[in-house]
Amino acid sequence: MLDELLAAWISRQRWFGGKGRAIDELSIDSDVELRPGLRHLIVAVWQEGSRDRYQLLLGEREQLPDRLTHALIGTTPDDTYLYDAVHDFELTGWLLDGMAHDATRNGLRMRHVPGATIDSDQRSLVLGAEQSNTSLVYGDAYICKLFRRLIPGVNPELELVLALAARDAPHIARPYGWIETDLDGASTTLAFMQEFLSPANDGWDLALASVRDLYALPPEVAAAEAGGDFAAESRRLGAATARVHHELAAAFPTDVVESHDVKRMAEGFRRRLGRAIAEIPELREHVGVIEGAYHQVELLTHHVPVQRVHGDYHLGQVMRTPTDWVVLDFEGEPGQPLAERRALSSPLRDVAGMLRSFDYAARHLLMDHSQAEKLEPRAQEWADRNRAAFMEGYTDGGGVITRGDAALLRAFELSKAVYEVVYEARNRPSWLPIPLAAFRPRARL
Ligand SMILES: Nc1ncnc2c1ncn2[C@@H]1O[C@H](COP(=O)(O)OP(=O)(O)O)[C@@H](O)[C@H]1O
Ligand SMILES: O=P(O)(O)O[C@H]1O[C@H](CO)[C@@H](O[C@H]2O[C@H](CO)[C@@H](O)[C@H](O)[C@H]2O)[C@H](O)[C@H]1O
Repeated sequence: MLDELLAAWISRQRWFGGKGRAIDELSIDSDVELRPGLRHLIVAVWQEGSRDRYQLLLGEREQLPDRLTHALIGTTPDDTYLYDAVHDFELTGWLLDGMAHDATRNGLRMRHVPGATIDSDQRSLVLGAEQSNTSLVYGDAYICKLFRRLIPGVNPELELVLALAARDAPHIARPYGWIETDLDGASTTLAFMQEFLSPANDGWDLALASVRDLYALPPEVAAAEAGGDFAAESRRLGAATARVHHELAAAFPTDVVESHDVKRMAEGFRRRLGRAIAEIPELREHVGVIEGAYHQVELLTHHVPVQRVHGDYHLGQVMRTPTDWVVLDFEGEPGQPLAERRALSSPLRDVAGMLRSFDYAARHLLMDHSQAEKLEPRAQEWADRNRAAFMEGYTDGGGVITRGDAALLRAFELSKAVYEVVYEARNRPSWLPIPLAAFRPRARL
């Protein structure tokens, strides 16, 4: 009964990674009471023979106040309301208190970062823009991300941000606490709480405002003269990115892929392409362009430095505060195996992710635009200008990109676009034209 209710509800959640495929079975792996009226569940969702696990906070009430009706999951035969407890500030305060006091409850360990003081009086709200996870904003002090899909092991975001904070690295949001449990014998991160940046603006929103401004101007006004020009910010973001890469390289082991092993990088790109084509056969028509770029990687004759990287770097992962850019969400690409997300990689992978994001921002507003064809050159102009500024900022900030890196950068970009095609097909099919545009043959940096 509960399993059926949860299966119907979970399939509609923005953070559910298995959208587009029927749920064959949902089983409850763990169900513990955290306090009266608040249960923590780990459920296993079976789809086409594969299993994913998710965590839920289940609230129980005899009466459901109006403010919680949108969070209703269902009712039990004895008329108890079951609802998504992340929306109930009367319950979520308990998590804050648990972290402040390093509490352990039924296998859930709540911890605070040594030296950080947590004010447990803050009231939570669920962040509007729910993405792959659910974030609770406590007052204007903290943001606590609840990792919805669970993968046994320490989440790279906790691992990287704690290490960067221990070095007093700039461009990160201060960590406050986390919640963990054991899953398959491994200590597994359930939630991570950081400083809530305020005032601050999302890089994606700022970039879109700039693109919108450009589209509204007569064609004779060049992007460089537009009031909303974003290039100075892109340059600053490039420099911040280089600094974060520098700090990551200092905090974690680094390595080099010797020239005779660079072929293996191309194999990695191809494996990813193969998996994507199996899911999205339309990608087949772009294989020529993609393969051409991957082949160039096989011809490389220099070694490639590798280190820990962000892994899913885009404009929605960076925020502009009054002083500088801050990088968020170091957990890598949601849905990829943990080992892959923790693997050392070339920092060009992050550079490529952000370059793709400039294309996304430029093209997003064209999707339903009546003047789309006319504005296409404007989109290209904006993307080219900001991509170049970001690259300049990156190298000025100490990031290393040589002429010989062009082939690898292009391969990383196309590989990211392949990932994005799968992501959009699963989550936002109307956005598919954006990553697909990346496969049009053209000269790039
Ligand atoms: N420390 C923070 N301060 C303020 N806002 C934040 C902070 N962290 C995340 N956000 C907001 O939450 C959004 C989603 O955060 P993110 O970490 O990217 O979550 P997800 O993994 O679900 O994508 C960001 O785009 C930003 O608007
Ligand atoms: O932020 P998440 O960790 O949830 O990342 C996933 O979702 C992103 C979208 O929200 C997706 O990013 C793609 O869309 C962005 C605009 O919404 C754009 O800035 C990115 O360049 C583009 O890749 C990301 O790929 C996915 O992993």
